[in-house]
Amino acid sequence: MKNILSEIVETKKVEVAERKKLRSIEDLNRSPLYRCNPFSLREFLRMPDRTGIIAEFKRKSPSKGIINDRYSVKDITCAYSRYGASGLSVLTDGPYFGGSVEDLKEARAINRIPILRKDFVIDEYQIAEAKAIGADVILLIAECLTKDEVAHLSKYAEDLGLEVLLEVNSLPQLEKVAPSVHLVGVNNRDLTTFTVDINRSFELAEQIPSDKYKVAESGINDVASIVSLKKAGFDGFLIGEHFMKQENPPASFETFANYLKEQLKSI
Ligand SMILES: O=C(O)c1ccccc1NCC(=O)[C@H](O)[C@H](O)COP(=O)(O)O
Repeated sequence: MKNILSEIVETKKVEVAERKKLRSIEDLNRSPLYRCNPFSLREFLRMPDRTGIIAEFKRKSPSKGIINDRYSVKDITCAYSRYGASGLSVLTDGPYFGGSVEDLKEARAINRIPILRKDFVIDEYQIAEAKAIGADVILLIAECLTKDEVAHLSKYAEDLGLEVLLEVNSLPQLEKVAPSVHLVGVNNRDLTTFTVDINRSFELAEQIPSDKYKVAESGINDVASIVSLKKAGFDGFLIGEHFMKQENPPASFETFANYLKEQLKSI
């Protein structure tokens, strides 16, 4: 692991240690949202009136810098929900993505579709925190966890009623898929060079265990790609930058989603 990911993980270790000092797991367990029944991303991905898009609220990124710092969580996520996103992805990492747990709490308060806590999960604490702030799904990144860690953290999340999306970007990483992983995401972005190649999804599609939902992640920017990915067996499409970088992300998402729904009717 010699890339931006290793730097992010080192920063994350410090951050998690600090957060643990501020609020104990026992206190997180007492949060009102902790007792709510999570929405199932798997169910929403297969709803015929939705698009399969997991639409991401992404202010900035290591590869692009500032993408959009003009729009509020509310304006963007409400439009994503209203026009047919199957789920929302909200970045809660501050230093590298400009997100926060407050962003996710704000999205939770006003949306009734599944929300993925998009962060770099390395510790049970972050999973308890995800539940306490109203997330329904957590992300585990195969590149920064061992097989045993994936098995342990995914089981911990499943026991809390959360779904688990495991992100891979190569064939060997698929060996880390555990029973408590519900969805497998293929990241099309190479985190060393930041180049994006959607073919990575097509190459790995067939190798993903058939009982897991398949999600294509990163670099998706047109309806034709989604139709092709759907035909290749993908259920979900994680899209951040394409909508966030537009002058008017809500309007851009509405147009894109309406056209996609038309195209999906003929598959
Ligand atoms: O986006 C980055 O630059 C990045 C850098 C380092 C680690 C992760 C990174 N992205 C996280 C993601 O997985 C994407 O935000 C997500 O797949 C959406 O991708 P996109 O549609 O290309 O914004």
